[in-house]
Amino acid sequence: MVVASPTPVRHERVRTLGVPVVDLSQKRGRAAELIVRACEEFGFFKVINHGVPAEMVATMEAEAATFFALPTSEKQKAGPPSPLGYGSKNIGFNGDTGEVEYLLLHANPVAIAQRARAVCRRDPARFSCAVGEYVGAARELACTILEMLGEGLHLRNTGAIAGLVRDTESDSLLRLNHYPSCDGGDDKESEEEKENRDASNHHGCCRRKGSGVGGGGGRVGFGEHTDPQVITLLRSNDAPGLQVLSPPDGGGDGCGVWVPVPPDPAAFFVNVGDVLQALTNGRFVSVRHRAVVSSFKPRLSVVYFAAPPLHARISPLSEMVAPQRPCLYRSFTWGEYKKAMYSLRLAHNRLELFRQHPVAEQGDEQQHHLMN
Ligand SMILES: C=C1C[C@]23C[C@@]1(O)CC[C@H]2[C@@]12CC[C@H](O)[C@@](C)(C(=O)O1)[C@H]2[C@@H]3C(=O)O
Ligand SMILES: O=C(O)CCC(=O)C(=O)O
Ligand SMILES: [Fe+2]
Repeated sequence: MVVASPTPVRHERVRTLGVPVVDLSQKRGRAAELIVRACEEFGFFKVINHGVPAEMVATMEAEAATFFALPTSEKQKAGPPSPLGYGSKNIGFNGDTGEVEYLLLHANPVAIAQRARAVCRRDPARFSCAVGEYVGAARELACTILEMLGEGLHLRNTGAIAGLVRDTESDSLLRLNHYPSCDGGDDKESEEEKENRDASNHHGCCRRKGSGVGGGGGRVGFGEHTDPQVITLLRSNDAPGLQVLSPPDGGGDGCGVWVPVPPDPAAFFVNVGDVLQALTNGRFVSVRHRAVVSSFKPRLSVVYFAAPPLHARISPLSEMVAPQRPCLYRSFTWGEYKKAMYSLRLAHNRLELFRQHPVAEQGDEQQHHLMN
């Protein structure tokens, strides 16, 4: 495993944490081991030599850039987000905000073709084609990684997790995010915006080291959260902004440190999602992450969320449960989980609601956030 050094968070003690890098062109068994280790230790890694053609990626990014360059009135024709569609600054239905505009699409080809008519009125077929091809390649890459995970975990059915995502009824999504640059112009922050920013920053744990958003006067683009699905494949242009919360020293209940992830347009960043944490009975961690707007360059990210079908039942895999590792989560369908997630703020640790025996302190803290 290659370990890339992240840019240090200024004014703080910096941990010697690097983003694990997995080269998919190496021997499959070795890559599978590295993926398992990265999912256990960080819930996050980057893949290189992934096989997704650069041209396909460039075409997808060009479509995203063309869309975000449209006049606001045109973009709004693809919204409001319900939750799918175009949105700006408001994230979800529970008051989260950020310096981001986005387009959220269902990954199913029929849904893409329908939405394309509102997104790209000049040439919907071109948009559908670019998104359809990209989604197909992202799904294949997600399934390859999940199959390797199945092998690395020595599951009886090594394809069990990948099967959830490969299913034609899978509820996977594609999200295009555009974070305008933070150019110190006349875009003054209102008191209300400041309050929302502070609320997003302080969610979760105690006031963490680095809970200001990176020491560079950055603003929240997309507040801290975990991704609810199985895994996420994120690709961006070369503007920084993504940060992951590293596990506290020695694990345990301490607070982690926000680690900036240097952008790498040629790579895919992979996150463990809540569903994968549940399937592995907590062996893999659904990583908390966020995006900050701190650069002079607009950030454009294209994010594929690999999800199960709505009716799929999720419970810890039998191989992940043992007398010394009792079952942590009760069984739920993806549809039930989604319903709960849409009723909660972005930063909420929603998987806790599905714990067999909720931890009292964490439950109290969540309650506190719900009330604020
Ligand atoms: C505030 C919210 C936005 C979100 C749904 C939620 O209620 C909580 C989870 C959020 C999230 C985070 C990862 C993805 O960007 C997303 C599409 C998802 O599946 O869960 C968003 C949801 C959203 O923006 O609709
Ligand atoms: O744009 C990014 O870097 C992060 C986006 C993200 O976390 C999300 O869309 O869920
Ligand atoms: Fe995310």
